Amino acid sequence: MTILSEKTPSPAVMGVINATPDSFSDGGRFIDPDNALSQARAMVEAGVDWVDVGGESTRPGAKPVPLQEELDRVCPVIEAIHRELDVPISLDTSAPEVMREGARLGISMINDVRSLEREGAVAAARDTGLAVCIMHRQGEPETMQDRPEYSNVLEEVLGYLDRRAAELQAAGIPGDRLLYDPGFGFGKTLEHNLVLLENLEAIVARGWPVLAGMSRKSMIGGVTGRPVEERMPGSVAAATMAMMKGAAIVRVHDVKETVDAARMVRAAREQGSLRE
Ligand SMILES: Cn1c(SCC(=O)Nc2ccccc2)nc2c(=O)[nH]c(N)nc21
Repeated sequence: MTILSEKTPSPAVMGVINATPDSFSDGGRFIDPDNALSQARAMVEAGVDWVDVGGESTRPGAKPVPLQEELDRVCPVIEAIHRELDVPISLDTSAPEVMREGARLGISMINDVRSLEREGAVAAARDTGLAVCIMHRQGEPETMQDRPEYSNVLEEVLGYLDRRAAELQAAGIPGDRLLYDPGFGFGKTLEHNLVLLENLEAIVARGWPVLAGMSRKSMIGGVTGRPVEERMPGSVAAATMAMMKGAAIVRVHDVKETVDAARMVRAAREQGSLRE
């Protein structure tokens, strides 16, 4: 996995860039790329290792975004960040055309919460030569949180990721381009999410770099009782747990705080390894 080893430390911090219009802005068609660029600049100044740009909200109940609208949202943002900042960009999309355009514009990773299941996505990902994060989810954003059920959530998540990784390698995507992601909050109850967090080492043990995204999600709220705007401490704690358990990347909103946590984890790990 060259992109992970060459350009970014492990564990690395990935900052979420909102290229989906907030409901208060211009009625939802376009994003102000300057706003996204200034978000990204602040994150780079705070020490972020990746930025994750997405044009389609994948929250529970979210409706699909037309292709042209997704392109109109993410392309100007990717262009601006790639031109102005020296930070690897991951593109949060399930659309093959958006993957191809993103690769042309300089992204370094495809972050597809649907694990390349859309028609043409495997070919697009393969042709771009980029790293690909595959993620477990149960159901679709519209309904996935209605009644998530598993006989054994850890085994089922691992089974899905292992099968998908094998399928993608058989389709010509080299294994060293893949990342595993358990998909916190994507068709899971609070209990399911906590089992996956507590047992993250078992996912890390599969050998692929693991990406964990728990920042501000309902699992943090479920444990702490905090509303979404007060979930930074819980999110940093969850990211720190994931990093200590071997996650290679944590996807977060609170970059400055999580960068400090990552630095603590890296420092102790380096010092500890000196003693051996
Ligand atoms: C794009 N994307 C998302 S969006 C959901 C989200 O952040 N909700 C949310 C954000 C803020 C507050 C409450 C919920 N989550 C993941 C993830 O866990 N892994 C990977 N790889 N990509 C991801």
